[in-house]
Amino acid sequence: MVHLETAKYGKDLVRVSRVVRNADGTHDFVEYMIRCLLEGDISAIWTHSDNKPCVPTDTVKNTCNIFAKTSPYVLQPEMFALDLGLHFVTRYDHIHRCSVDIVQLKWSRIPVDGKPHKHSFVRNGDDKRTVSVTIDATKGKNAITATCTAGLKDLLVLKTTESAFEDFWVDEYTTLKPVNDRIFSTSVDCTYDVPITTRALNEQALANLGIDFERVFRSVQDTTLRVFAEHNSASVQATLYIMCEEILAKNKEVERVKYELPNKHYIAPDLSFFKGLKNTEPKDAEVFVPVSHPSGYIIGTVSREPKAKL
Ligand SMILES: O=c1[nH]c(=O)c2[nH]c(=O)[nH]c2[nH]1
Repeated sequence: MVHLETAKYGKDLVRVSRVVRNADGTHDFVEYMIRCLLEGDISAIWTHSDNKPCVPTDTVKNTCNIFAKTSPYVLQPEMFALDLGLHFVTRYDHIHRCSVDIVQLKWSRIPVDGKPHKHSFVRNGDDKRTVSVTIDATKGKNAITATCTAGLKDLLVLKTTESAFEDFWVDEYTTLKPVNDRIFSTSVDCTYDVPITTRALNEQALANLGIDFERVFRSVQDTTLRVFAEHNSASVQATLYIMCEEILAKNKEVERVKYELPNKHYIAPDLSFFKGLKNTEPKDAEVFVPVSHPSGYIIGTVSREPKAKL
């Protein structure tokens, strides 16, 4: 005997953008890539060739476009994802869980004479804002809960000093020399959990959520960049931990922070074969070869202490 362990489907890479025309003549613009997956009483689609419970993935895509037109939250990716997910578990009796992942591409207003333009935008970075929500109605349509993990990814940063790596484990396999000054470059991938405490999510509860996702996102972005720039780094691991500590200290809405940080190595080549040029000691190193692979890969998740039970 066999059984179907996982049954989940939907649309991936739904690309949608939205213009909002404001009364003051300014426009807002967002561009999203959406993955929207459904679960529920749908196993017969797999096991019995029965498509009756199958809301087509084409319908899922249409719904993403319709919500981009109609959702009051369209400019706010966390709320938009929650709104879209809530729709699927309430519109269809047999759909009990929906997960929505959004990647927001970066469009910023073009500064003209120092002022942000009303309706012109520039892709000023490969970094993306990310959102993953699940809406869970498995305990009933009057007991809908949600989880929300937000984040940023592909934020490429580099600093040319105030990074060291010394005093590490040395044995017969070691060739690395300790350095008190090196280039530190990484592509930041950060996710953070924002608990949604309501146990009966519906449109009204969503409207009353009162979580300032924008402020939290800006704080995570600013903290990441500021700690990277200002922390005198003993290792990628130590810098990662300080970023998490600061985010948790500044944002009571956040319960857990995770970073995945590749250590993108820049190696100072030996140039002494040419007229004795010095380039290998940290104090002389000015020319570096960026190494595409391998990279270090450092992961850390930091959460708050569990509340003491009274
Ligand atoms: O910041 C670092 N952490 C490491 O664990 C490590 N390992 C290594 O070779 N270089 C580095 N740098």
